[in-house]
Amino acid sequence: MSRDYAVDPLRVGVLGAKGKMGAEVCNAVSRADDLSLVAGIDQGDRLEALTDAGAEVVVDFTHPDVVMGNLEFLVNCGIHAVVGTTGFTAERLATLRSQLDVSPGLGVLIAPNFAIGAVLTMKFSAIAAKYYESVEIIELHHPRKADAPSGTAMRTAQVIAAARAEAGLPASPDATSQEVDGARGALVDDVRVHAIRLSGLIAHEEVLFGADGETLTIRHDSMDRKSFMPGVLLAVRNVPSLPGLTVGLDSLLGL
Ligand SMILES: NC(=O)c1ccc[n+]([C@@H]2O[C@H](COP(=O)([O-])OP(=O)(O)OC[C@H]3O[C@@H](n4cnc5c(N)ncnc54)[C@H](O)[C@@H]3O)[C@@H](O)[C@H]2O)c1
Ligand SMILES: O=C(O)C1=N[C@H](C(=O)O)CCC1
Repeated sequence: MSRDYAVDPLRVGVLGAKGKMGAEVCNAVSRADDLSLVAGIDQGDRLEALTDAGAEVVVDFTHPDVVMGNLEFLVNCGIHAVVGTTGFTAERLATLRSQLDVSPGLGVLIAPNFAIGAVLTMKFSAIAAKYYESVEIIELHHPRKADAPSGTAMRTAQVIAAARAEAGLPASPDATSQEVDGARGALVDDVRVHAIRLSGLIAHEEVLFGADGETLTIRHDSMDRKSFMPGVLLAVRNVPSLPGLTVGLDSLLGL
């Protein structure tokens, strides 16, 4: 018999509950009839508060330095996880996959960005990539952000680079021979990424493509952290039936 979440809501915990994203997630979960916020913990709190509260899914919006330890705890305790925290290198993903290999039925979903427009920006960029000889990414965020480039820009660069490689495109043309350090941004998989940190911003990304006589700009703006909540809730509701590691929201959005 399948569970009726209207009668017996899914028990959700939040890690990083006092942070900008964590607080927003606590509000969103509390407002959803089919979800129950059973624990919200932050730095210095015991992780065991999550198991004590019977959390079935935990959402992590903490810091790249601590997220792997949090996930190890959750996987060992058999708790599904939805992760928005950035910093997931290929090595980290491999570590997580091997931890999940020995935890059948357990799901972890990691998304560099839960906003629908950001997911679509990555998708559209992957489609456009093979048609343009030049591409650069500009990501723009609030000045309290810990990491640069953003997780979203890193992922965008990776999907663009993969599409360019598949199409046999060489590196974007660039005659720069004299440069003040950093003026041309960071190279992520052969794609230049420029990071802006500016008061007044939340989270924004611009992908610029260029070819002879034309450019294409794909831009997404999150003007409020509420923009991430539908994606987070979608992931929370689905992760118990997604065993193993899922990266990105694409499959849940039918992309
Ligand atoms: N995937 C997305 O859609 C998305 C959207 C926004 C932010 N992010 C990412 O989420 C992360 C958090 O962003 P933020 O703006 O909310 O940061 P924030 O600094 O406002 O919040 C982080 C919170 O985590 C807490 N924390 C730190 N270590 C902890 C630990 N060991 N256990 C429990 N809590 C701990 C901090 O005290 C803080 O309250 C960043 O990596 C950011 O890039 C992702
Ligand atoms: O505010 C942040 O920090 C954000 N982090 C994610 C990233 O690094 O891509 C998503 C956007 C907001």
